[in-house]
Amino acid sequence: MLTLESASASYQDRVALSDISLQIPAGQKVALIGRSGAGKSTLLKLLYGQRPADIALVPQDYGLVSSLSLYHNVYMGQLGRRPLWYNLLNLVKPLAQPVAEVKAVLEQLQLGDKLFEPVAQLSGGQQQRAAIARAMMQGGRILFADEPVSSLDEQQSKLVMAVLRDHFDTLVLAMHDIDLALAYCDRIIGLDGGRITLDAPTASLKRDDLLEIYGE
Ligand SMILES: Nc1ncnc2c1ncn2[C@@H]1O[C@H](COP(=O)(O)OP(=O)(O)OP(=O)(O)O)[C@@H](O)[C@H]1O
Repeated sequence: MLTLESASASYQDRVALSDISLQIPAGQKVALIGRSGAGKSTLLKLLYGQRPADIALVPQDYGLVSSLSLYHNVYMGQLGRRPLWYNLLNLVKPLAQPVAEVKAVLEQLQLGDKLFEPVAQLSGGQQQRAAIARAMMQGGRILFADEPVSSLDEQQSKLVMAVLRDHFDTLVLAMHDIDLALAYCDRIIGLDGGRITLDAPTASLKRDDLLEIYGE
């Protein structure tokens, strides 16, 4: 469903990815692992560029509008599914139906009590979950996320990974945490120096081997 064939990527004259051939079928939960600078974000962007209309994306910097409320930021996930007049009305006076929908998503992420707080007043971990909630509101079945739990503690990381696994059919996640990748994904792709150095089902992998090669 998502395919790359001998793909490469560069920034100016710096090669970030070389000779990447990859197929990701629908329904798979994939973790991209590798040390900082290995090429995870670049690979995520390359794959995302193939089907941006079908993929919900959580970028590393979240892409939130800090002056707007949590509600409005999360609602933005469904802007494209509503008519302009509805979006404008809802901006001025939040409407009952989308408020209930946004609240239900936020409650899954333990953020229901922050509904109308400005994003600028949320902690880093709360903002990260806000970006995830916005992606969940998009309504698609595919999520790409760049370090989706990097600002969360262990308990919340597990909660969010479980929510993502249930909510989306297909996941492609750039991850630093090898234990979470092993626990919640069914395929691990390892990157080193812009090349794929590992591509295997999670069940066939040993934690200690991964930590030695890809751990920070
Ligand atoms: N905007 C950019 N301009 C120039 N070089 C870049 C840019 N973004 C990334 N690179 C380079 O491309 C390579 C791969 O970067 P990338 O961000 O994909 O790695 P990563 O594995 O996601 O790292 P991290 O875990 O730190 O986010 C690195 O050598 C990086 O320095």
